[in-house]
Amino acid sequence: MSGTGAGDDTGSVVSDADATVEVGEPLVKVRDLKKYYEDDGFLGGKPVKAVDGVSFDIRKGETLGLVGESGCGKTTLGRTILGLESATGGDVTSNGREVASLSGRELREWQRDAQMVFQDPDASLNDRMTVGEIVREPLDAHDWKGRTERKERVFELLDLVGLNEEHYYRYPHQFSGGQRQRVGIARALALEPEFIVLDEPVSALDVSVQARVINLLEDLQAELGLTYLFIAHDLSVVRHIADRVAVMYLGDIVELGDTEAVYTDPAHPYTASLLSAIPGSHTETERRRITLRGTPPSPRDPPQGCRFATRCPAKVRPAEFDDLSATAWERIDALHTVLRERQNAESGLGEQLKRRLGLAANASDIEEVVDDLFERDGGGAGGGPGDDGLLTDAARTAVEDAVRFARQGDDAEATAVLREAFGSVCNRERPEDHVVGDDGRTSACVRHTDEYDEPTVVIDRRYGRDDD
Ligand SMILES: Nc1ncnc2c1ncn2[C@@H]1O[C@H](COP(=O)(O)OP(=O)(O)OP(=O)(O)O)[C@@H](O)[C@H]1O
Repeated sequence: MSGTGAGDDTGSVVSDADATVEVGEPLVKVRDLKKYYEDDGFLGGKPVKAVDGVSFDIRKGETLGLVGESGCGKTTLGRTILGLESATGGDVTSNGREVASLSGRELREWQRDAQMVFQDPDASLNDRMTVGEIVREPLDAHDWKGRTERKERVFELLDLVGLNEEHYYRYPHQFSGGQRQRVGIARALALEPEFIVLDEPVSALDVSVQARVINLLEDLQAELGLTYLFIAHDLSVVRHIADRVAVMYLGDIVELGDTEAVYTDPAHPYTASLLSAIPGSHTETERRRITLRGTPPSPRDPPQGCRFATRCPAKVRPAEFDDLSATAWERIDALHTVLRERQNAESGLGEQLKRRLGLAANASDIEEVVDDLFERDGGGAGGGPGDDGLLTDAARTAVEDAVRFARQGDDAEATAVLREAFGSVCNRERPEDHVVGDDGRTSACVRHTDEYDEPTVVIDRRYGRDDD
C-alpha cells in the first residue's frame, strides 16, 4: 500500500526489542517495502518489480490474509518480510528491530521469532530425513538446550499438530499430504515463534484435508497466541480464516481492511472484480461478474500511475472525451488491450531474440481487429476507424495514428499514442491510500476523492446489479 493511512508512524527504529506488544497492536510494520529482482541475463532487461512500495501493519494475534492473482508478489512479500530475501528498499520492523539491518544474535532471534510454512510439503521436507530429524532441525540449528530436551520437544510438537511419537522415526513419503503439512507446521513451531508466514499452506491438499489443517492452524493460534500472514489465492479459505485481508495487484496492496467488510462491500475496483469471480458471490453483493480484459501487465514494466489502470472497469476518463459513448470507450479500450497484449507477447524472450537478430516481430491481424471493433466495412465512407460516427474527430485521429504504428509493427508506439490521447489521472498518478469506512479500511483509488464518483457506483452503472 503506498502513501498514507497504513498505520501510525513510519517506524524510525528505536531499540526496544524487548518491549511487549499488546494483542491488536502492530507486531510487524512494513513501510514502503520494495523487492526488485535484477535481470542478470544476457538480454540485460529491466528488473522484475515483484513488490513495489507497500506499507501496512500486521497486528499481534491477528490473521492477515494476503490475496491476489498468481505472480502479483505475495510470496516475495512474505519472504522479504521474513528477511529470506533482501529488500531493495523500505523497511520491516518488529519490536523495534529493523529486519534488514539485523546480524548476529538479533538476526538469530528474528529467525526464531518469525517462521514460514510452505505450500508444498513435498518440496519443503527433506525425504532423506526422518520426521523427528526434520522437526528437530531448527532446534539443532539454534543450539536449543540438550539432546534429550530436544527429543522431548519434538514429541511435544508432534502431539501439538495431531501426530504422535511413533511418527518420529518415519519418513515424509510414508505420510499423507495433510500429515506432511502437519510436519511442516510442527517444524515451524519448534522455536516458539510469535509470527508465521503461511504461504498457501493448504492449496496442495484435498479439500477434506484442508479444513482439518485450517482448524489446526486456528487452534494453534488460539493456544499459542500466534500472529499469521496467510497467503492464498483461494478467496473462500481466506474469508474463513482471516481477520483482515490485504488485496495485492502487481506488486502493490490496493485494499486492506476487515475481512467481512471487504468481502461484502469491496471498495477498490480490483477487489470488486476479484471477488465477483467467486461462485455465488453475486448473491451477496448483488454485483454481476466483472470480467477483466487482458492479462496483468508484466512486473518488469508496470503501468505508470495506477497499476490497475490498464484493466480497471472504473478508470477515470479524460474530460475532453466526455461526449464519447460507452460503446466507443469499450472499443477503444479493447483496441488498447489488444495492442498491449501484442506488445507483451513481443517482449517475451523469443521475440526479443528475434528482434535482436533483425527478424520482424509479429505484426499480425491488426486489420481484422480494427474492422471488428470499428465496423469499418459496414461503416461510413473512407474506410477509416470509426467512420460510422462512433468516434468523434479527435478520438478518430488518435485511433488512426495508433493503428498506423501497429501496422508498422510498432505496438509500443501505438499503445503510447492511445495512452497519451485517452489517458487520465489514473495513468499519470499513483493513487494514495484513502481511508474508506469506519474500520480504518484503506483503498488506493483516486475515485475515493470528492472529484469523482466512487468506483462501485461506476461499476454498478456499467455492469448493473442483480436487482436491476
Ligand atoms: N527469484 C526470482 N527471480 C526473478 N523473479 C522472481 C523471483 N521470484 C519471483 N519472481 C517474480 O516476481 C513476481 C512475483 O512472484 P511471486 O512468486 O512473489 O508471486 P505470487 O503472487 O506469490 O505468485 P503465486 O501465487 O503464483 O505463487 C513474478 O513475476 C515472479 O516471476
